[in-house]
Amino acid sequence: MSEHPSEDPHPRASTGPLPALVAGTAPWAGSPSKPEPPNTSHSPFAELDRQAWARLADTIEQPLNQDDVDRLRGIGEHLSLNEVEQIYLPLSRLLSIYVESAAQLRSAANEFLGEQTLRTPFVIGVAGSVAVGKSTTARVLQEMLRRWPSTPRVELVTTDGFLYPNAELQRRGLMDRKGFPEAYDRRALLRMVSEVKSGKPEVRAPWYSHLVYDIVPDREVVIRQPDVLIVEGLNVLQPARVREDGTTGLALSDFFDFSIYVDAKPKHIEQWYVDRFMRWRDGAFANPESYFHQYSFLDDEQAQARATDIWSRINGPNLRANIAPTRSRARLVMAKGEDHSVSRVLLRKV
Ligand SMILES: Nc1ncnc2c1ncn2[C@@H]1O[C@H](COP(=O)(O)OP(=O)(O)OP(=O)(O)O)[C@@H](O)[C@H]1O
Ligand SMILES: CC(C)(CO)[C@@H](O)C(=O)NCCC(=O)O
Repeated sequence: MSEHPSEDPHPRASTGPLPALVAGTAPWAGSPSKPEPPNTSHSPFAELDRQAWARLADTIEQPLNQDDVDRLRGIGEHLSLNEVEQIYLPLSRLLSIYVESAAQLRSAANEFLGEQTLRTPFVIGVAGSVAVGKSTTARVLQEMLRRWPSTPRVELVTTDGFLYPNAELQRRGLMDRKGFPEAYDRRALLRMVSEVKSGKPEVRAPWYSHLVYDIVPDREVVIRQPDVLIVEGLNVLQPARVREDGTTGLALSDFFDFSIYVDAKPKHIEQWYVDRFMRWRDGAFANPESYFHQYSFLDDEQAQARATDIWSRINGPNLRANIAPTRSRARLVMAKGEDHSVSRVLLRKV
């Protein structure tokens, strides 16, 4: 079975062109008659609190119709539509500005060089811990970006598909290291993103099932020259590996045009992991095909203990050692509070 994400089943709402956000008139920039003092902070990030960020939504026409709203509800029953409007709508507009400016840059460079290089996909990396909400963020962004005139075709791939199959992880003694950098076929992942970014007409990626807890051999994702590719995964901002001779190769992020780190306090993320595990125990684990079918028989206390144990042996240490250290490599950081609502957005100045 193969997925055909390039066939867009969700036509865009006909909202017409949307107003651009003009630098200097953004809601956080202060009124023209009383300019804000220049920000003299030497942090590489400009920080916007939720209020300032959410006010940006007022400058953008609401592009969602009822069908869109229903589809977004399907992405996450816990996702609030207020969050979609106040946080993800401005984010999608900011991203569409980056896409448009990349196209302008390419055409100016083409003119200068007398070349006619073709447009290649704009690649966005979405990083963060297990259970922080990367897939939810990536799927909402996919739905929103599809509505901008410059990016009707948006495809999504997760790095889960590049985990080695369980048989190989067992052979390497890595079954308890799922999600750690060494559990992935990093070369294949790099090749996939490099091929998409280079404009290859059709690129295939393997598919991982959370239910079966393994790569599914007869299923794949097919990527056909989208306008935007979103690459979501724990490890997408990891720096390049240093080879034995001391040289470094390419990192996945070398192919990114933009990157987002979804951030939250580790104790909150752990709670979300446990909550999700409890929901899966009551739902997906009941399926006999589920790798964790035996967990569907655990009582509340046992299930809590099991989830906490997995977190403290695998996902927590991976967050500390490999994922959190990549946060400052992101172009934009979304910091979430205990209820998943975004409390701050940090955007790289340089
Ligand atoms: N914005 C949000 N509002 C409310 N709940 C959310 C939001 N984002 C994620 N969640 C919930 O948090 C949990 C983790 O989210 P999600 O599956 O998107 O995380 P993830 O980072 O992709 O995890 P993994 O790496 O394990 O695939 C889910 O139960 C999801 O419903
Ligand atoms: C597949 C990953 C690595 C990332 O989505 C994660 O969901 C996972 O399975 N971590 C290993 C420990 C666990 O079962 O949660």
